[in-house]
Amino acid sequence: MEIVLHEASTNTPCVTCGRSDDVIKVPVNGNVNGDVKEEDRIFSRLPQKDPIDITFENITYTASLGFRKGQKEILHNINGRFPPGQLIAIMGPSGAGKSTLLDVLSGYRISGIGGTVYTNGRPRDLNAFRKLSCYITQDDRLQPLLTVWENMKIAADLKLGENIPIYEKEDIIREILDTLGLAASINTRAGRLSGGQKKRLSIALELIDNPLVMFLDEPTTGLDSSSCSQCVKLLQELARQGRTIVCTIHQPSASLFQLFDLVYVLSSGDCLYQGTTEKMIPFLESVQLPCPMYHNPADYVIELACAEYGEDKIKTMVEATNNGKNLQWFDKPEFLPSLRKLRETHKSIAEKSKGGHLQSTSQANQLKILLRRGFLKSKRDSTLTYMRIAVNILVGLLFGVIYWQAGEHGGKVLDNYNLLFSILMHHMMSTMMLTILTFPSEMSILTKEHFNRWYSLKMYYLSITIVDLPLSIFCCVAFTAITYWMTGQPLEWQRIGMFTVISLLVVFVAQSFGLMIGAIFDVVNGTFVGPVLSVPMMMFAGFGVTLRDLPPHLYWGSYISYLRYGLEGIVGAIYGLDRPTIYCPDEDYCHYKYPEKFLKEISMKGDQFWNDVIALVLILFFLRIVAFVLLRWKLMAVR
Ligand SMILES: Nc1ncnc2c1ncn2[C@@H]1O[C@H](COP(=O)(O)OP(=O)(O)OP(=O)(O)O)[C@@H](O)[C@H]1O
Repeated sequence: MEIVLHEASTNTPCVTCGRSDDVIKVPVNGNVNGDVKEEDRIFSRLPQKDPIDITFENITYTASLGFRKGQKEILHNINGRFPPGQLIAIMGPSGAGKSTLLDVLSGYRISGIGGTVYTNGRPRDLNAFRKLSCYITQDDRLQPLLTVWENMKIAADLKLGENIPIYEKEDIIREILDTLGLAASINTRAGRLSGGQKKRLSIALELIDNPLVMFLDEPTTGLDSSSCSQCVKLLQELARQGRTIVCTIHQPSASLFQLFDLVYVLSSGDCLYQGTTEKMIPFLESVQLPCPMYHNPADYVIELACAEYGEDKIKTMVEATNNGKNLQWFDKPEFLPSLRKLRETHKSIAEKSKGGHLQSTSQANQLKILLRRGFLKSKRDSTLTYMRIAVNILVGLLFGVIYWQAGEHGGKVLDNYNLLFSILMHHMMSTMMLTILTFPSEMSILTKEHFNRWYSLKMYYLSITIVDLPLSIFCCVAFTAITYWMTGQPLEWQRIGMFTVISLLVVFVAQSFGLMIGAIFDVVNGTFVGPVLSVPMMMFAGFGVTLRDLPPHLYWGSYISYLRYGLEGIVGAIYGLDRPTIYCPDEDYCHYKYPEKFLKEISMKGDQFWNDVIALVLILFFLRIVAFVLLRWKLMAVR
């Protein structure tokens, strides 16, 4: 795809390429001071025009290798300067520490860090900085079932707040999509976009609130050379508007390399070079390591960083750059303002990003938007929705056929008891496993969106709880209606109500249990841990071993098993409430004709319904709170 320059309708020079749906129109009329012309609409919406200069001194990052395994220092006292209006590439071989440095500078990593990061000459105020910056991860964490427009609309509603009218938000979205060449893909689901389009959508989503600093982890990975240069050209032009744009990059081609303004080369956590792309060759010559003729300087510096020409060369370069302190290879280094000068000339970023909350919109509005997105996703994920309904109906019918009219037959009381336990198993496994299998896939999107301040974790958690309610209730009620009627349980409203309430509570508790496991484990570990932890719950439910026969020192287990309360509750609903003698057709001896006798034998009482409800509700709240705390911990632990 050829990249050409042409005039946009606003007489703004634009960089575009051939294919109509892949056109990137980039206004290039801003300047490095962040002064933006009014006709340049997206960028004229910048809430603050004061650009951000990032300086870092003596940065170390030490990762813990695990219990009693010691620690590993990954970044070693590195220094650097990322001025505004520049497109900066952090380069280096694999494992050099590029992503780690990006994580440290963006504030994504907060533990194990030494040294100081300055923004406009002042030590970085992390919360204020997060409000002015964004982080675009290497993998495109988009909502695959939502279209480009829907993804953008949700992001705009969350990031621009309630005060901006809808038409204005839509204008902003259209303008960004147009600028990024995504206008023709507005109705395409994000999951069906090409790699380059996904990358552009990731950038578009974060551009909505016009961040002054953008961190991108390997934005060109997985793109063909044409998409790579389109993407980098776009970033270059965004930088020209006064933003500070920092990205990690593996090994750029010579043409891609020259699109960057500044390069920061890392090798095993040390800085080998910092300066403009043009001055890298003179720098290499100054340290007696001239770049061979016709060699891509980017390739050569990576070869040097990989110690292909000897370890001593790395040492020489680290010394020459003073581990990033040396700024002589910048363009006009004598004009680079000192930290003190920056402090004097710029407002503190904490002052600029006013307001106490990290998010731009109220919690109630966040919830409303997240619910809208959640219901839309459920509607789009029709396979899963129909499968859940179908499974509940089919299993209900299967139970109905196997235990046909067992509930009203005095000779089949034990069979009916087996049925009641099987119903609980169905509720537990179908909801718990579904949550364990689906929730971890949301984690990566949650991590990105939460870090980029789209919403608070509380509102996200509340929304996923509410979104699943209607379908869970429908499936449970449909299943209950089928099995209850087909298996001949007593058709009394009170018993039906009790049975349904206990079934629903078991479904909700199992879902919370799944959420708790899904919050800390990945799919593989979760699918192992979930069922394994459920086995003791079954043992303590009083089904295989009656509660009376449980060893006294293990009796506590029955108090924490939600299945015990579930079983007691539904057994009480069917055989409690002084149920009269059960009809025994064509049998001489009918052992469980008297429901009370049966209840006594399984050492359960038929009048514990409310106690069981209270116990299940308490367990439900407990598990929901634990799942939330674990989720919060997980989000912080990765940082
Ligand atoms: N939490 C951690 N625990 C242990 N080692 C870590 C941790 N995080 C990073 N490392 C190590 O630090 C080094 C730098 O990792 P980083 O991901 O920053 O490299 P990179 O330059 O981005 O590599 P790549 O280009 O392959 O992504 C690697 O050797 C990695 O194994």
